[in-house]
Amino acid sequence: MGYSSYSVPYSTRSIPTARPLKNSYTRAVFQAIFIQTLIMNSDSPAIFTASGIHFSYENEKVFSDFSLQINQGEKVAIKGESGSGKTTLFRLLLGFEYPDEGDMRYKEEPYTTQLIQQMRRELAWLPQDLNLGEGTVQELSDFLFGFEANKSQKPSSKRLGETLTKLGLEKSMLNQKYAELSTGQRQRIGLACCYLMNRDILLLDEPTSALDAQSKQKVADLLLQDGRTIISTSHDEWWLERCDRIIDLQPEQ
Ligand SMILES: Nc1ncnc2c1ncn2[C@@H]1O[C@H](COP(=O)(O)OP(=O)(O)OP(=O)(O)O)[C@@H](O)[C@H]1O
Repeated sequence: MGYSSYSVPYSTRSIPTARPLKNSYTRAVFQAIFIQTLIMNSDSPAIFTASGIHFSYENEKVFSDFSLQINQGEKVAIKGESGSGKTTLFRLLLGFEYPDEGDMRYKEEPYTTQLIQQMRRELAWLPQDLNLGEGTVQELSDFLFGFEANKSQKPSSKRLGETLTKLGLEKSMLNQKYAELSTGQRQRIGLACCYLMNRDILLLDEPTSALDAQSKQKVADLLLQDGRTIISTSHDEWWLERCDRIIDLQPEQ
C-alpha cells in the first residue's frame, strides 16, 4: 500500500495558540499577527520540496507520487497512522534514504552529497527513541556539544539549567544520570539540547508523546514562538492544533 498526503488548509484549523489569551482584544491582535505570519510564510522561501516521490523498502511500497513543500518559518506537523511513513519521510528529507523516483530539493537545490551535508549542519533532528547512553545530563550535553558542528553553540551550565527550567525541569537535574530519568524528562532534555543547538530547522519526532499538558505548553512556548522552521511528526491533537499546518499521510484510495 502506498501513501499520499494532503494538507489541512489553514482556514479549517483553529488558530493555534501556545498561551492562554487574556481577553478578546488580545485574541484579535494575536490572530492578526498570526495571520500576518501565515501570509509571510506563504511567501517565504522553500526549505524542503519533494515532488512526485515514489519510495519502497524491499517488499513494502511506502510513498507513491508523494509531494510536499515546507517553507521557511513554518511549523508543520506530519500525522498518519502507524506505518504510514512518518519516520520514512524524515529519513528521505535527511537524505538517509533515496527515493526510487522523484525530485528532492533543499532550499530549491536538488539533493547532492554535498548539499545533504550542508543541510544536516543547518538542522537539528530529535529522534523518538533518543538514547544518549550513560552519564549525567551535564556530561551528555558536553558530549553533544563536543562535536565540531555544535562546539560554537556549547551552552554554559547556567544557560543549560535555565533552558531546563523553561521546560519545567529542575536545574539540579544536570547532575542526575540521564538513564535514570523518566521518559518525559528525557524527552524534554532532548528538546532542550535541540533548541540550544540554535539551528534554523528542527526535525522533531513525536516531541510531546510522553508529556503532560503543562509540560507540552512549556515546549510549545519555547519552540513554536520563534522564526525557526519546525517539522514534527505527531499523533497528539494538542500539538497538531498548535502547528501552522498538518500534513496528513493518508492511505491511497
Ligand atoms: N528499514 C525498513 N525496512 C523495511 N521496511 C521498513 C523499514 N522501515 C520501515 N519499514 C516499513 O515501512 C512502513 C513505514 O514505516 P515508518 O516507520 O516510516 O512508519 P511510521 O508512520 O513512522 O510508523 P510509527 O507511527 O509506528 O512510528 C511500515 O510498513 C514499516 O514496516
